[in-house]
Amino acid sequence: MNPVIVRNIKIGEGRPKICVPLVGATEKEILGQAAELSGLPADIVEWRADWFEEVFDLVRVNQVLVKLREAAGGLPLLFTFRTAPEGGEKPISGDAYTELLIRSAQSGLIDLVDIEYFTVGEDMQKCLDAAHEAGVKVIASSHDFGGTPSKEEMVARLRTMQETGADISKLAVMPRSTKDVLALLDATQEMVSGYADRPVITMSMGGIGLISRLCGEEFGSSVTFGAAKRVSAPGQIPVTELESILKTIHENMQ
Ligand SMILES: O=C1C[C@@](O)(C(=O)O)C[C@@H](O)[C@@H]1O
Repeated sequence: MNPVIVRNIKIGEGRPKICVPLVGATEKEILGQAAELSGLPADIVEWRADWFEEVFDLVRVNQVLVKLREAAGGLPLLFTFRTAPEGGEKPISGDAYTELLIRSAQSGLIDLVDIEYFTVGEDMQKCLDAAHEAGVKVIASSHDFGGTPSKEEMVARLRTMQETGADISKLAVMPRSTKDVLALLDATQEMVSGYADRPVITMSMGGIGLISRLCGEEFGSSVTFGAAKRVSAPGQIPVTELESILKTIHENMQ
């Protein structure tokens, strides 16, 4: 397993890294949330740009990115547009999605970009190449808000995303029962012990899946998302509580 290192944060080694999403609709809200980060135990900042009401104006996106880069200080900045079919705030055309991701990667302002594997389709290689040429790491992602696929399907998705050449593969699924949560943890464990040569991120969402956001160090998920004030997905808990639990697990696993 080769960790991915961004701005001194080693993803894939030690305790899972905490990623805090910014989910404002306006520049003011986004920057307000970013300003609160300094007191929080965040390792990575995610800008969920699909919440931004001006996200289809690429000039405005760049202007916000300039300010966010400054507000994030030394923390790695992850750019994400979560599309509506995968649980995000807005639908977007395929071409606009590809252009937004490539332009953001080429801005020189971000460290990581989230690329939805099933949304980007044939443009995956183009996006990957553009990101890598710009020195940006890629998280290939897949989200199932409707349910939890079989363990075999989840492992297959994670393997396919890794095989595209993405630096990290991420899978978020919605459980209907505790068995679904076990299936996600089992898939994660199998992927990490059998196939992964780079970091994997998984989560089972909602209250039933909360446990999966805490036990990544044991089962193999390298990043967990925690809320500053507002959650970006069901099941996230406040980031300070998250850090305390991760720390307890980390210290007692040794
Ligand atoms: O993909 C993810 C994971 C997530 O959906 C979660 O369940 O924590 C939260 C999103 O902000 C992020 O982009």
